[in-house]
Amino acid sequence: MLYQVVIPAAGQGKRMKAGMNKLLIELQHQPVIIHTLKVFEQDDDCRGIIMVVNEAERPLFVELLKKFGIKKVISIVSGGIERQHSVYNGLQAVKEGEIVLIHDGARPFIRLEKIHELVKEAQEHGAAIPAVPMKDTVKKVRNGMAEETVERSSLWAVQTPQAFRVSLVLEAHKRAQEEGYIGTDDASLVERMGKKVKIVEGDYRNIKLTTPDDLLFAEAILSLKEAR
Ligand SMILES: Nc1ccn([C@@H]2O[C@H](COP(=O)(O)OP(=O)(O)OP(=O)(O)O)[C@@H](O)[C@H]2O)c(=O)n1
Ligand SMILES: C[C@](O)(CO)[C@H](O)COP(=O)(O)O
Repeated sequence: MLYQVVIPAAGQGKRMKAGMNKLLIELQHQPVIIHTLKVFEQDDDCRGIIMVVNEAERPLFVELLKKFGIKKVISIVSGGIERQHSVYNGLQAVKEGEIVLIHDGARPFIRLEKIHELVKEAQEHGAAIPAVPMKDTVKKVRNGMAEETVERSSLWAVQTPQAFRVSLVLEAHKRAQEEGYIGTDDASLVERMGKKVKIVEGDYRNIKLTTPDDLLFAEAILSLKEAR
């Protein structure tokens, strides 16, 4: 099943404390964003990539696409203040088609098999997202004190790519925009419309590079891949 993918890459990377967009940090001589894009570039089922970037970084990203031979990018649109705004802008560039994936540029370790599983589940359910069972205990904290321990067995840590029927996610984003609702992921916008979202078991290695320690884990994952 063919799909298109929106890659939000217009963040500032504040938590990474690198003083630059963390997607431009090099891992094994390749920027993070190129690791991510190459997964979709090599997938015959990927009809096109829509990148969402900071206007100031557009020339830089265009240069990188050329340097690393990324040819499947069909559109580069401007990002917004929040991730959701960036995704919304990216969705406006999606061409006629049934399924669209929304995948953080900061998650370079997504595997093709998982992408295809998510596309298939989205075709059946309308929406499908990867998630992994929480390994730590989670508590609600108020004023630095533990307030409530959340029952862990039903808690999952959600990842991307999040896969949707195009019409469903467009409607969800439009409504959220009209109602001034900001969610931390795209599936939450679909859920708030009362639609079901299928959970697909994810991969603990599909990390989002967010803080400096994540780069250590990323280097280890790449070394393991190389050793194979
Ligand atoms: N306004 C924004 C915010 C985030 N993103 C993208 O959404 C993905 C997930 O966001 P996050 O990990 O939070 O990235 P940043 O917002 O850059 O990180 P921080 O919150 O630490 O600044 C990243 O690929 C990021 O580039 C985006 O396109 N537009
Ligand atoms: C979409 C996401 O990656 C799912 O876990 C996450 O919510 C993004 O959060 P961020 O703060 O925008 O990185």
